[in-house]
Amino acid sequence: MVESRAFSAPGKALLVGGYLVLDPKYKSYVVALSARMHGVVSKHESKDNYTRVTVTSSQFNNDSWSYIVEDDSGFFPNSVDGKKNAFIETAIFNVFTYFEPELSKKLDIAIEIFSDSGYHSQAGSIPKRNRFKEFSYHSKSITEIPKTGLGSSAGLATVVTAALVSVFKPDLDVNRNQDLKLIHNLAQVAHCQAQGKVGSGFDVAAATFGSIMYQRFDPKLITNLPEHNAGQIYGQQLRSLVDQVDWKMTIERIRLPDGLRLVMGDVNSGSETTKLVAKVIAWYNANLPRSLDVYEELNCLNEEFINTLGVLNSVAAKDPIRYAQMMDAVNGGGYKSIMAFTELAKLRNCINCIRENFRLITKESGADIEPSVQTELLDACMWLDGVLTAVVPGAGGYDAISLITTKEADIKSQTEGNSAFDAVTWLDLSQADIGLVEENPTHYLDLK
Ligand SMILES: Nc1ncnc2c1ncn2[C@@H]1O[C@H](COP(=O)(O)OP(=O)(O)OP(=O)(O)O)[C@@H](O)[C@H]1O
Ligand SMILES: C[C@@](O)(CCOP(=O)(O)O)CC(=O)O
Repeated sequence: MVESRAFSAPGKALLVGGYLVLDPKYKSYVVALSARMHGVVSKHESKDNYTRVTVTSSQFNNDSWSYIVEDDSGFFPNSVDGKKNAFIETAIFNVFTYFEPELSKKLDIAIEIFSDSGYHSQAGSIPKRNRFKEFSYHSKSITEIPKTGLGSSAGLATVVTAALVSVFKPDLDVNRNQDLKLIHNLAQVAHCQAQGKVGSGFDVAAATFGSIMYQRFDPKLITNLPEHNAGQIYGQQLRSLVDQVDWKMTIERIRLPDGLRLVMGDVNSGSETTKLVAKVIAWYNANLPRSLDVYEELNCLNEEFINTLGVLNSVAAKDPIRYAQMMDAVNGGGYKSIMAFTELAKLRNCINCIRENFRLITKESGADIEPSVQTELLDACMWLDGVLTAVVPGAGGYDAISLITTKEADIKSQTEGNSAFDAVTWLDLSQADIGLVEENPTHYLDLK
């Protein structure tokens, strides 16, 4: 009998802390989304004389990556047909190397990937569903379908890691913190290596732990690992890093206050995060100490924003009448009545000043973090009933916008037919604070 298990992990929106979060001293606020990446894993004894891992992504023109993995070649995944996916390869390499499984009995491991529709542009796709799930099917490969920037590669690295860990550690329980930490650490190493070591890791942390206040680990923890071909020493250092080293990162579970929700708009043109990051770092280094002052000011604003959301959470719990009045003000009370509530005024002021600083960095660095078309769009959003704040999430640019709105706000109907919002497709997703979960593998069968 084939044993199957399934796992899913959420996408993310980085609401505050973009760029600063690359430095371990700064905090960020990351909301996990209802759009999830899924992996269904099964293993059987292989009839061949080797162990093979095959990952399929049937939604994307039946994409598939198949690797032979052997201990005598240092667990380095060898593509069967030359087709490669860096995120899958580094996940396989690190999980096998961590467990060093004794492969005298050869295994055939199959992982099926499914991604919820929010991750990619839906143009030309067709839905397939069963009683439990629905996924969009595309006629092109994954690399040819435009992404929306919700962190598909982090979701992929996290579910492939969880799937493989479950093969070598059958008692894996994602409700146990220790097991989540194991998956997080391995996925973080894999994602960082595949991605070219540029990210802060907030996306992998959110894929594993859900909505979080995140402060990163020292990037050297991963970059100081030896080369993959270093033999035994890589495995020893990886195991020490994953199991023993204190990563000194902060992962504090958070959630948006009751009555508020996240609305994401896809802006259809897309930006390359790595290029933006390179320009901002160049600007930062060339403008010290003034750039440090800008970062410190941004950090104060970010922290005030995060703290004020915490305050709103307690107002919602302790003073529901006042909280309901606040939500009414956002829902249509107009500017003055919103600003009459100090907490709401603080949140809005923080976001305005954060945006102002990012416009300054945009102008001086040439990195289009909040280019003027996005400024116009965000400003237009602020006039809609039910909108508390509007930002470009993450690295900013032309990827997306994120609004915090009331639960009642109907953004779609307010913006329909209004040319100011022509570039935006409102994504059918919301915040969903939960991180990696185990799913029922039968829920992915017979999609039609
Ligand atoms: N469903 C999937 N199946 C297989 N591979 C996938 C899938 N989704 C994403 N990937 C891999 O992740 C890559 C995209 O990762 P990338 O980091 O560029 O985007 P992202 O993580 O979605 O967005 P961002 O980094 O802007 O948040 C794809 O080229 C592919 O290699
Ligand atoms: C610019 C940066 O701080 C955020 C990038 O966010 P996103 O991938 O654009 O959602 C980089 C990072 O933290 O990895």
